[in-house]
Amino acid sequence: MSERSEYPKIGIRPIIDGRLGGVRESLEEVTMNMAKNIAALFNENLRYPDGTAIQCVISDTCIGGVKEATDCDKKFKSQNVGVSLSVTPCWCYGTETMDTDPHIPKAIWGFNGTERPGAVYLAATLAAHNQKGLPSFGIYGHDVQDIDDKTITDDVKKKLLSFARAGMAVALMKGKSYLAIGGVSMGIVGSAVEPDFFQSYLGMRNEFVDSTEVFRRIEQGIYDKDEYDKALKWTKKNCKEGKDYNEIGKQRSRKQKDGDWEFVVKMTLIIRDLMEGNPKLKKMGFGEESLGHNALVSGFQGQRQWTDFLPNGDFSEAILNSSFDWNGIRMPYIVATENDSLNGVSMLFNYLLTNTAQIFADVRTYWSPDAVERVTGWKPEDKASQGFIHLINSGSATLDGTGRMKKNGKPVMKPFWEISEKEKQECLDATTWYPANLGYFKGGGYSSNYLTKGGIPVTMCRINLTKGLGPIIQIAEGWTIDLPEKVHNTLDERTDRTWPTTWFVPELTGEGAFTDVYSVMNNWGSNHGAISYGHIGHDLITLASMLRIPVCMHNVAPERIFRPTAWNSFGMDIEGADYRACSNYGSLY
Ligand SMILES: C[C@H](O)[C@@H](O)[C@@H](O)C(=O)CO
Ligand SMILES: [Mn+2]
Repeated sequence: MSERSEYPKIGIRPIIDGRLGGVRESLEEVTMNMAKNIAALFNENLRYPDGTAIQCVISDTCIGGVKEATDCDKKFKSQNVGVSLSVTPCWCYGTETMDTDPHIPKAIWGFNGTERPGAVYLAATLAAHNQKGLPSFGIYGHDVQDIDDKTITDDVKKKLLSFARAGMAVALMKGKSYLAIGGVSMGIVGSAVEPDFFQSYLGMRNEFVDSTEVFRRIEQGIYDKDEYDKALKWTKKNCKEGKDYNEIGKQRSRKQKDGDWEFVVKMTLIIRDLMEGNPKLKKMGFGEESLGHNALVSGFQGQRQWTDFLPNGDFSEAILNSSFDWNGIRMPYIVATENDSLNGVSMLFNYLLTNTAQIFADVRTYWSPDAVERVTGWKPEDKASQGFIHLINSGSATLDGTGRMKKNGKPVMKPFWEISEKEKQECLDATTWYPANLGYFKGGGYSSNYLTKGGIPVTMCRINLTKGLGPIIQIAEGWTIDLPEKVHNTLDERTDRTWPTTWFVPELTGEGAFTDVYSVMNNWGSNHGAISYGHIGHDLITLASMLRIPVCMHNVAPERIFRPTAWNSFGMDIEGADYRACSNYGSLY
């Protein structure tokens, strides 16, 4: 991930009435203070993926006209500003002061104070943005404040932070790569990577590496040997091997299994190096390999060909997606299994909005209450009473997903900088590494298995591509649940008992795709979903609107939805308006 100095910043533009001789002078301090207060708010509440505080750049002067606006634009460009927020307590001149950069997310906060008409500037300049095809978010506080009131009220704060989180996600993706290692896995269309989607909608690059590169580096020792020794030792100590459920006559020998551990640890180092490079490789004489592929997210083919003769990628995918490894607690790497790039991007959206590690899962089975009772004799109750969905996939489910981290006594997933050594260890101890199912993974290897604790608020999302329409996103907020142990075992052993399971119940609205749990499953647009900690559907909707990706399914209450004001131009049915607006503006890049 970028060094702190490379991270994009949030630019703050204090806008002022340019009339000297009294008006402007009386407003200089209060206007610049608004900008400084917001910079402090962002600095205190928002973090980059590496855990450092979000950086803001404020215009050198208040902006009263086009000269100061363009001076500010030059400063922002020189400081890698990727998000722009204009603020004002007063009337100013919209088209002379507005931010006209078409590629960075923008918002305007018009202070709701009547001494000077900040709200009038807000409306006038939003009209300019709409008329000029530069959609912008509008922030207007509910209750009138006095002009010297520095308080950023809760309603304004919520919108400012949601805008900044989503805007920063857009900025962090720009120019980074999706690295595909291998090709299409088992005919999964998400792993037939579509470069135009990445380029036009996300401003990202696509890097393609044949999986033989991983094999070459293993064979030729192109990895940090000291780190490998440390990693293998750590793995043997912390990654307990489980029972071999393969047929007795087909099981791999102890020697082969030990060889598999060595192999998959090397794979992990190499996949990480392929993503972000490793200066140690340069010292070893591997200059090109030390550079990496500038990848913010990657996908490993995960099944077939490679796994038909070599140890599988599950260990690498699971450990890289977790917030810890032999080097300690650290930023997770977003790695999609089965090279499902659309699920990789879905994981990336979740990650950039929350800084928490992600669960990649098949949306595998809807269990109706009747089916559960027929199969197990148990009648689902409480949150499970309307049925539940089995989320399970080998590989890229973060070990953070075991639910062993706690906040206020409740199971959560956390940004890495909040995770304790004890929580890390409990996640590792809650995970069993079973010898891979040789029916699926003929080449051996290991699969992580755990059961996510119930009671965690989660959001599952998924990007799909529809021909003629383009990308769409679907979002389901909900909860993980616990099942009685016997019930879990019966249902889990019917399918892949050596893989990680999360039992999921979406929040229902009683309408459309959220009429009941069955409908959520029945309307899900792919075999995969990306599951994040927290109910973040509203931030995903804000992010999707910045990228002009329409939302085809969600269960977020209307009052939580925050999109550019231009969306209001497209009609009162806000979901249809979203489609019309996204189609009107087209992709961001
Ligand atoms: C059975 C296949 O090998 C599994 O991996 C399958 O459940 C998938 O994950 C397909 O997305
Ligand atoms: Mn899958």
